[in-house]
Amino acid sequence: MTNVLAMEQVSYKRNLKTILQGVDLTLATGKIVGLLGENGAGKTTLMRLITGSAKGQGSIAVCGDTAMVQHKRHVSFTEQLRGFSANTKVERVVNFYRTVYPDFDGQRFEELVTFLQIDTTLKLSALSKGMKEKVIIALTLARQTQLYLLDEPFSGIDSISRKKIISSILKWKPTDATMVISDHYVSEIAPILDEVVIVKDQTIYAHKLSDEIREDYGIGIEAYYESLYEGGVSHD
Ligand SMILES: Nc1ncnc2c1ncn2[C@@H]1O[C@H](COP(=O)(O)OP(=O)(O)OP(=O)(O)O)[C@@H](O)[C@H]1O
Repeated sequence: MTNVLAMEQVSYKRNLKTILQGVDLTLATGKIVGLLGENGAGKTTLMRLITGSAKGQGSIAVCGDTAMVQHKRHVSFTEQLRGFSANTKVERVVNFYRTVYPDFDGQRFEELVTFLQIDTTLKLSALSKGMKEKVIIALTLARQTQLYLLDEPFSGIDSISRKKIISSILKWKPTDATMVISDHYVSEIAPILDEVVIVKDQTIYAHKLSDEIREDYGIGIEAYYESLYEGGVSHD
């Protein structure tokens, strides 16, 4: 199978307000994709639609599977741990992941714990914002899936750790898997991106290969992204 994701004419409304409409998005296997857009553009909503947490109109196939109930099985998403009480220790959250997700790789998680310097004996309430994000990244990447959705994974993480994680993300991504990363630090993630998807005007406004942007426009991804808001570069 070459496509890990196929969305056709997907739309989503909330309280009669259109959040996304006419979304067509196909992602091939083995890619790192940057999901960019302003605050409130709909990036998180798009990810929630893919995992099946949000229910919209249209068709979404993940690994060829259109049954929404199966999507969480194929997709590893940076869940925000809201379902756990503040008193829960990280190690208990890990046990929960082990139980719920048969694809959770305990050894890989231990490697990530060492890499990210996580103390799993701490309670969630004792974690700083950045440490909590690191736990979420470790839990998400410890699963062995075809599609990873990282929703602003680096918010709250210091710049040194951020650079360290970004530069080694390929090491954690299974070769055939595709990883979608939404982030506002465009310049930092740009070097690892194969493709860029831009959410604007309630839809997928542009979907380009990184090389295409560099070759066709002669500018970097960040400059291209900013130009869409300044009207400097026309898109297809
Ligand atoms: N629980 C909710 N109730 C009502 N509207 C919501 C809710 N969650 C999101 N929205 C609306 O959906 C739209 C898209 O929000 P979403 O969180 O997907 O954007 P985003 O691109 O991820 O933004 P950010 O970069 O700020 O995280 C926004 O207009 C937002 O106000």
